[in-house]
Order: sequence, then structure tokens, then C-alpha cells
Amino acid sequence: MKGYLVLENGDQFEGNWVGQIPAEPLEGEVVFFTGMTGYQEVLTDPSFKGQIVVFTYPLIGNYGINEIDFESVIPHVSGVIVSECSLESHHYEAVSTFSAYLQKWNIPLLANVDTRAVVKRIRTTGVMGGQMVVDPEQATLDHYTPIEEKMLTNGVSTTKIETYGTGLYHVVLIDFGYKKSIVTSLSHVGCKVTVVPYNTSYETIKSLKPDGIMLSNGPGDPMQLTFYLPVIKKLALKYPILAICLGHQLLGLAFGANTKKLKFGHRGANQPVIDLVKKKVFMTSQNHTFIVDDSSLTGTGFSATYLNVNDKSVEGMTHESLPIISVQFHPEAHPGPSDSSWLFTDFVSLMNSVRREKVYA
Ligand SMILES: NC(=O)CC[C@H](N)C(=O)O
Repeated sequence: MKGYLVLENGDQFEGNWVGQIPAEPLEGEVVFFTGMTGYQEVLTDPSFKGQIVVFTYPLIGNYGINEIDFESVIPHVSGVIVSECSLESHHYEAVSTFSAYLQKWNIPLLANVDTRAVVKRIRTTGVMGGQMVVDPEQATLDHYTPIEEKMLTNGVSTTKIETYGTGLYHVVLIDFGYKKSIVTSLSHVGCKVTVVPYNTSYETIKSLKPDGIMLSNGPGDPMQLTFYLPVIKKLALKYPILAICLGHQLLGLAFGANTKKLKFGHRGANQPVIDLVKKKVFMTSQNHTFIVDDSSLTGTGFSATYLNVNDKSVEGMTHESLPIISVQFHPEAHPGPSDSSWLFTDFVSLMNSVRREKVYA
């Protein structure tokens, strides 16, 4: 049966429903992901909440869904648009097909769409709202609420405090919608991780006696979380910090910088980043539309030490005196290259040096 993606500007793209047919128009911010693989991680990364994801790779679903690559226990994307959808899984670890998984969670999937045309449109016009509909006449985009006005964090953050693993260093991870791989990466470098809700007080975090704080990734506009910026700043003045993606944007805001929206964002597994200190380029996994505005860093104590090679946008920053690692890209990868996984070891070194200072002071 035919279905349509209707963009905010009225453009329509035809496809065929696979599985679930939405009874009501299904709304979301339409973004595109350029990785050749990694669709399972994308579906379950909480940062995609509120978004309709267009996969640019022409064949999606061929290795199915496995038990290993989930980034959270449930999927978070609002809807999925693909060119060709493989209805079979050709991988020995597959436990479900791509389409059956989406159907199980009532997530609409539109296939046989000219995804190249959708992407070209978004690249020209910028990220837009859109609806997946049975009939284009049904589209009601005049009521579309932009993602900047949506509070998405409370729908993805944990409500209880939970500790994972054991280790020499105790990291408190503030959950704005964290990916499971971040906890895995921290455990690999010897950390015990306690995940806390996104609105946990400074006193509660302090009482957990952390060696360091991890500010996680997450969906939406960081400006929705301004109530929490004073806590972030207070933590950053006391503890070593590792901040990833949304966490990095929040850290910038907490120190007085601004964030802004890119035209269509970076979502994929091959985004080149240059480390301006080491003068090295590495490939990174990315998923974001917002960035810290370089021109607003003056006077914050931070400088942009990583840039995206394609558009020179800020991909990470270093503080002049505080032990902080703050990156816009995803060193935990999943999907994508783990070229920057050393950042987790660097974080452990920061925690170690702060501890030594305390012991020997
Ligand atoms: N992966 C993330 O943390 C995404 C951050 C933010 N939601 C953005 O789009 O920029």
C-alpha cells in the first residue's frame, strides 16, 4: 500500500508501507543518516527521539536485528524511511528482521522512497518537520511543533539511580538519553558507572563520591535543559568531566557559550575531525544538529580544539585550567569507527591525576 512523506514545505515523496500503517499522521523532524551499516544502533539511540530518519544507504535491513547492538532497551526513532528494505536477515546472529522489529514497536516504515531526492531537498532547504501519511491530503503540518520547542529528555532519561560493573574509578553518568555503548566503553577502561536521572541534584551526585562525571548524549535542543546548567557548572568546577554530544553542548552553555543549529546536521559514521593540538585527523561517528558556537567561546575559559573538517564547526573543546574532555562526536562509536576511543583512556588519566593531587596535596 502506498504511503507518503510530506515535508513542512509541502514537498511529497511516495513509498510503500512495510508492516505498520499509521492511523494518524506520524510527525517528526526529518533527518538523514549516511552510515552504510548501523541501523540497529540508530533505531535505539535515544538521541533520535522525535525524528523521522531517512537512511541514505540504498539497502537497509539485510543483516537483521541482533541481541548485541541495541543502544537502549527500546527504539526511539519516530519513523523510518528507506530506499530498499530487505525483508530477510542474512546474518547468523539475527533474531528478528528489520521490518518485524519496527512493526513490533509500532514504528512506521516507508520503503521504496527516492531517499536521494529527500536528502537533496533537506540539504538545500535545511532540516524540516515532516509527516508520514497514508494520503498527502491528511498532512497537518501547520500545527508542527519544532524540535526546539519539545522537551524530550524526560521521555528518555532513567528515573532511578543504578550502578553498573566494578572498577578502580567511579563515574557518575548524568543520563540525558545515554547510549549503552558509553557505559561499555567506560567499563572497558576500568570504571564503575552509576547512571543518574537528568535532574539529579549536586548534593546527591556528590554523595555518590564520584571520581569523575560523564554528561551524556541525548535528544533535542540543549536550551530545553537550561534549568540544569548551574548544577553542571558546579560539578565541572569540582570533578573531571567527560561530555559527549548533548553533554558537550550543555557544558558550553553552562560556561556562558551559545549553541546554534546546523542547516542539516551530521549523522553518519565517516565524519572527519581534526585535533588542532595534535594536528591529527580521525574519522568519527556523529549524530547531531546543534553545535557550540565558536564565536561565543571567548571569555568562557574554553577553546575549540577539535573541528569538523567538512564545515569547520566545533567538534570539541578544552578548558584552559579544568580537567575536562568535551566532544561533539561519539568516541564510543556504535555505529562507526572507534578511532577516538582513546578519549576514554584520557578521561581515566584525568581522574587519576586529580586523585593523585588530592592524595599528595
Ligand atoms: N547525539 C546527541 O547527543 C544529539 C545532541 C542534540 N540532540 C543534537 O541534535 O545536536
